[in-house]
Amino acid sequence: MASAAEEGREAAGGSWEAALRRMLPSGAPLPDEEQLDYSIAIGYDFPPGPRDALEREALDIHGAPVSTTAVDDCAHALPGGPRFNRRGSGDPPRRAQAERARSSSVACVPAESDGGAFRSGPRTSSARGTGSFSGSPRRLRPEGVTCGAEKDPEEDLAGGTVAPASARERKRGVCFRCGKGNILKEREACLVCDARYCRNCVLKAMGSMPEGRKCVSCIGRPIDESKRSVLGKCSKMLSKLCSPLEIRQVMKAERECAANQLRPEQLVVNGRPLRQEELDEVLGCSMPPQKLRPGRYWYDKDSGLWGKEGEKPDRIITSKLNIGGKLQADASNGNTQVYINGREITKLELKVLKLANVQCPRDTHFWVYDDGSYEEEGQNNIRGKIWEKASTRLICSLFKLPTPPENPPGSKEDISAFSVRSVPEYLEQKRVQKLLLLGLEGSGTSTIFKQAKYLYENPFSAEEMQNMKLMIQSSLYRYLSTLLEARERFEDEVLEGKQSGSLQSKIPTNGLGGTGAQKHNQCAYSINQRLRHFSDWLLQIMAMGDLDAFFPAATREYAPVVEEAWKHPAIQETYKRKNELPFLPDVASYFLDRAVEISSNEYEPTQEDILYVEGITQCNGLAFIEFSLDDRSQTSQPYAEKFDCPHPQTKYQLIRVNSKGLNEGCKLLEMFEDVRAIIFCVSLSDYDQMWPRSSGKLCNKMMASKDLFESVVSHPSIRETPFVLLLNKYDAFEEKISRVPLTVCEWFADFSPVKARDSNQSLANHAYYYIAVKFKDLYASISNRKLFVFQMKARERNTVDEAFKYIQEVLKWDDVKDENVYGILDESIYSTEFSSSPYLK
Ligand SMILES: Nc1nc2c(ncn2[C@@H]2O[C@H](COP(=O)(O)OP(=O)(O)OP(=O)(O)O)[C@@H](O)[C@H]2O)c(=O)[nH]1
Ligand SMILES: [Mg+2]
Repeated sequence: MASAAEEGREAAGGSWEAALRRMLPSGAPLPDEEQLDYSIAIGYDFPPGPRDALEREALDIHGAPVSTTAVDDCAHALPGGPRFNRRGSGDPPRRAQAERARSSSVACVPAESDGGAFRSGPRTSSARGTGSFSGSPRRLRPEGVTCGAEKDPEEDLAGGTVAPASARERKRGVCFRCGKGNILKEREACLVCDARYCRNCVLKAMGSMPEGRKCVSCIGRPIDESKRSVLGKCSKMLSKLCSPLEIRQVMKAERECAANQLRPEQLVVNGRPLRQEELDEVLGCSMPPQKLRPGRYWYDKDSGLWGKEGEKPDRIITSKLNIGGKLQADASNGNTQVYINGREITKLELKVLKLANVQCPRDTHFWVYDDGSYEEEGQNNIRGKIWEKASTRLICSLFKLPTPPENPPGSKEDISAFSVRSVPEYLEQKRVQKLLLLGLEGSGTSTIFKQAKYLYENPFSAEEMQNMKLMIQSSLYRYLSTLLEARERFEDEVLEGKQSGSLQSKIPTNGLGGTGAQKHNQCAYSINQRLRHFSDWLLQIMAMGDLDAFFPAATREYAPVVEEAWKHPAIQETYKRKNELPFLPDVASYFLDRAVEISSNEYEPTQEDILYVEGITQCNGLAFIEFSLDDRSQTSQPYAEKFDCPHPQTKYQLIRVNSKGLNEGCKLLEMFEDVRAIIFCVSLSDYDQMWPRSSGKLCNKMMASKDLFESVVSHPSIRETPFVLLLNKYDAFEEKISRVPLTVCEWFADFSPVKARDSNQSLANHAYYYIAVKFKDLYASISNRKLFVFQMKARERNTVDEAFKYIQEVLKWDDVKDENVYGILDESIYSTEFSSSPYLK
């Protein structure tokens, strides 16, 4: 930000305050300096000359690294180079930045110009200055299907977002990320390393907080025990930055995620550290010790008495737990020579026993049971119940000694026992099987996710529907801007061609089509002045990455212009070349055809619209849902019968990772070591599509999918994890294969359609098996596990349901794989399909 702001200052020839003031409504206060993380507004008001120069400097045409910090931040994160390739001297950096941001629903938000999934207030002020077409600066925080569970993985992976260790030694009041200090301002501290962040930095440093308030680099690490008491207690600062829903989710995660729980070795009971299963037992019992902290404890399993080592009893917990070592006589450091279950009791206990009229001379050894009944050792004669009388209970409470609950959980009187009490959440989590859903952009992961939501979870809430509506409405503008940008480029190509072809006639052109030579500067891609203005304005907005700030406020207003532009012959001509536009999805026309309807306030997305729109949320990072497959639809019945489905309680957590979260050598996968299966999605119909690599160079999209597949498969964190490949978009593939030969993709150069005719297979089917085997071979060259392949059409809900049932079976067989039933699964699933394939190995 600093560099951009400085450039802005220079270019504008004035101070940032002056520049900012011009953009804010009169009388509006300037945001405080800490919040000046926003370079955009300053940049936008540049006079044309200097800005162009600046932009030219900042970005090369092919997406080479740019000098502007904000753009840099984003550049490493996205597979595509700048998508608005302006002619000649270079791209405007902001436009490139916006283009990166918009690829697949704005997953990339430059770290320095925005807060990723969480955006804060001052940004709206930047939107106010955006020129004549500006709509209301309504800033809508993208909230998604699993609000708070989603995150922008870019920032997590950026590495630079977390301060180095040395920075953490800075004094109190100093933000560990930006280094700005203000003792009076609230800071949010990492529960692990205590790094403190100001309100501008906290969300950048902590991402979407899957384990609560921890720096991204501290995720997975145990918390600082001194902070255990604040677990799940939200700070004022956070409550101002996040929505209530997000807060609830973050705090829940903070309290309940496995990493924040006590570790067994932190609890020493009767002189021995616990084992994991013992900790599970103690936490999962009907009366666990509340607010358990790390430490040394004693436990009397006969009476259920529990206390800190060397101290009087503290509470009564469930008896007969098999935890820790043997109760020692000196466990509570008593010196009374009166013993309960082998432990020498403390003076206080003795006093209470006496007040309760229990005869206990020296050297008495009692057996006390969990209901309070007691007898002397060896006498086999119950002499009474210690805590029976109300007076005894009162005395105990006066002396802060525990008494058993009158209706202990599990007793007949306690009707709520067990039925209501849930197993601690983190134990529950162990029963949740995580499924990681990945794939290259556009492969269909969002569609699968949304289908799963329809199938197994609750359909979208009103809030989520509203978000979908916004996504669809702003998509209109993204699609149109892609077309307008391409139109400009195509027009230039044609006019430049004309110009070089008629150099002798010396026709003057300026490439912008606005001079006296206008009539010579017309071609099939030319538009009128009015649309040109609109186009410039829209592309500018896109370049600023401010789409969300303008829409949907502006949606209704400009719907007719969008429609006019879309129907314009120049745009239609451009659309004919959609194969050359890697970022124009197939669904563009589906939505643009209905621009006016979609832009209206009354518009309500249909289920089809929701499935067709790209992405899940506007931020479109990480998202998850939980479901179990017991409430199966009819389609899954055959599977259930065939494979005897596992216990209906098995829960699945489907985690969808945006492909951009997988950059930098798939680092994000390290966070998912405990996933039960990797579900990798490939779009079959991508074989003729182009895709920009991180270098900006275009390549075949299937090759890009292959590369991503290879890097995921080779990742050490998931070496032992079952891998399911979903070959998606079979419908589009079927339609395309007769028009476009599979061999256009270099990986499939040896595909022979002749074999399809020989084997009486449809060409599509034949090609499908060929591709499946290609992936299987590739997988086999990296891993010694088996690749499970499933063909699907994610837009058809039943195929998604079947895919999940298939995955369920894969997991089930994986559990018993040593019994060598893999082969059975393989046969049962593949046999009908693969046996007829000439490529079956
Ligand atoms: N024809 C066809 N289109 C599909 C199918 N599955 C998904 N699509 C469409 O493909 C487009 C991209 O799908 P998404 O689900 O958004 O893809 P993604 O993997 O989430 O990609 P990003 O969100 O861009 O990373 C959407 O318009 C979907 O409607 C399919 O089986 N057939
Ligand atoms: Mg998508």
